[in-house]
Amino acid sequence: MKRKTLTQYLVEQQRQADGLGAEVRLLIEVVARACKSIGHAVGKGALGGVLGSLDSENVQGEVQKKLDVLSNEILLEANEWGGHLAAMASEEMETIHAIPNRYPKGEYLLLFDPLDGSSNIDVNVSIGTIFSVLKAPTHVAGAPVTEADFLQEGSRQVAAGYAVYGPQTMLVLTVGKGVVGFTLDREMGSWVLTHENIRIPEDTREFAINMSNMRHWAPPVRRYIDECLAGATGTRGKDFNMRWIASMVADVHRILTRGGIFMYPWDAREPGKPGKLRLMYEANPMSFIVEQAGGAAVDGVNRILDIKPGQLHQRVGVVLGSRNEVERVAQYHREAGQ
Ligand SMILES: O=P(O)(O)OC[C@H]1O[C@](O)(COP(=O)(O)O)[C@@H](O)[C@@H]1O
Ligand SMILES: [Mg+2]
Ligand SMILES: [Mg+2]
Repeated sequence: MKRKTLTQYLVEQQRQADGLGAEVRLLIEVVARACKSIGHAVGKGALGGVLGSLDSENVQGEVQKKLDVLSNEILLEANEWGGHLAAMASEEMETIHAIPNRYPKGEYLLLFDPLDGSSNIDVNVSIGTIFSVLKAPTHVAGAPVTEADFLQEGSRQVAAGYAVYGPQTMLVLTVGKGVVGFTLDREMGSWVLTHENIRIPEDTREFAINMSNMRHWAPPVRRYIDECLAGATGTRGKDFNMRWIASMVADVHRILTRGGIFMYPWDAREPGKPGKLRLMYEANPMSFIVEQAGGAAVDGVNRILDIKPGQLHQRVGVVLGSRNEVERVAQYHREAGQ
């Protein structure tokens, strides 16, 4: 059976009655090409001199790895000249990156976490790239794009996706009509559609959370995990398994593949921050993908895609995955009045 490539899939989406715009199609192809380059650099590891840290910190005060910066540069360079974007924003840049005047400009905004799971780079564990596409709301030819133009609810994303650099390199994508997955054919250099209509089972027996933070959790999170740990002898009446890769991309990819719940909730280590993960280029794209696959995503109580961002690098609590489990966690928060 001859499988479709990413290009063929996107052209088909464009040809549908309420189809994908040509600009969005082309910019997704550019992002996918950039992910191929990042995947190539990841694969070279120590041979390519890409492991290890730099002396610099990003806007969040995190030490930058060489691959964080390289991946950011690859995405910026690939997307600057294509003519589909008005501006970009990234985990690794303090403010937005407007398309330079020497290039034609488009009507879309691209946000990315160029390299997700940075702590896993040097230990050769799966890492990834996450991206989100928004329409520039006030874009008028020639008018400068501002950071405020990016501050849109996740429900307004026109596309979102991630690449996971693991045993296989994969690209998982939604343009708002379900979720599909492509595997990189490394010999041919093309993204091949291997996972059509990805669906997350509604129930699960597997949870993902960093258990070392247990003493800092809020009571509803503690209650949920305690019940999972009690297993068949507790109120849940079934045993649960646990996984924590510490790359959101890889943890979410597992959930899209076989179900599960992923949690990075608020905790008392930094009580003033709503969570560790970033809303606009981690939680929003992942929530869009998860919802499109039949799952759910909340910050504890509220749907993540309904949150009106106040800042580009805003953080958020994240609970996503199998619908019935996410609903249970939200219920425990509601019962606790949180
Ligand atoms: O080390 P921790 O606290 O468990 O955090 C793991 C989380 O941090 C992250 O790595 C943050 O992403 P970055 O590597 O892009 O900063 C998530 O991918 C992951 O879920
Ligand atoms: Mg990340
Ligand atoms: Mg990152």
